[in-house]
Amino acid sequence: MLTSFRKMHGLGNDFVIFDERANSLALTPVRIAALAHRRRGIGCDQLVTLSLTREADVLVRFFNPDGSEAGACGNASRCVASLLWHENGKRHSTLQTKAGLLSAYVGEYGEVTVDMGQPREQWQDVPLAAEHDTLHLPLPGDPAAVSMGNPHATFFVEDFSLLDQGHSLEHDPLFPERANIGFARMESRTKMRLKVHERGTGVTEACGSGACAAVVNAVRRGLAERTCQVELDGGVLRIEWGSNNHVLMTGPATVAFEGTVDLAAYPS
Ligand SMILES: N[C@H](CCC[C@H](N)C(=O)O)C(=O)O
Repeated sequence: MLTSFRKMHGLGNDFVIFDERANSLALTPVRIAALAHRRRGIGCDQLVTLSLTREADVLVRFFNPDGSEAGACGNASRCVASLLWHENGKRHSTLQTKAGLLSAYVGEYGEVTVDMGQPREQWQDVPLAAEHDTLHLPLPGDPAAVSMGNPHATFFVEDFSLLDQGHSLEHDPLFPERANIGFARMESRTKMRLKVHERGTGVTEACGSGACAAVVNAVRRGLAERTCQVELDGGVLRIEWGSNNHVLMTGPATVAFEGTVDLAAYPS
């Protein structure tokens, strides 16, 4: 029996989206990892499921290729909001995620703004393994840390030579839930170049929650204004940390293709 899915991406950060609103697919971490595999499966940076909920227009869950579940995924949130707009013609939608209730809006030219909620700046909320000032972590390179519903550490750098340290930094004992590792070069107070080694995934072409975290950390460090352009390998996001403490992320959402898959062909 074949199951349909959608392949979408946000600036090259790509997703396989399964719609479980009609029926549950009971996807196990093993099957998720197999489906996400670039050669043996469909291939994606994250696998996303949609479910019915009374709390919002849709319940969204995000899974990394290693099978781990993430509380937030900015690029996928934009894709889901765009998918709902194409479905029902409503530009405004609400997404229930592990990180909380997000609201999204599809603009005149199809660009999507997601309110990613408030950053969590306390060490317990990132989380860190012990009490530390999240503005200056006790790691070489002096990163800052914050959670956007998923853990992020941001290194402010002049070049990206540290990128190959991403895997070991992701697994540093300071991060009990691991962490997404961002490397940010400030081009000005309103423009940043960012590369991210994503938790459970590796280096991606873009990371939406990572862009939010990097701007929040840059503002906290006095390096940036509250509205910043973030240039990633896959393209540009607009991030605004508003006076209401909410972080707005604006960028594209692209449908790649729709397909079907025989789930029984994948280990569970
Ligand atoms: N790997 C991340 C989830 C995906 C984040 C990224 N794709 C985004 O757009 O925010 C984590 O484990 O927290």
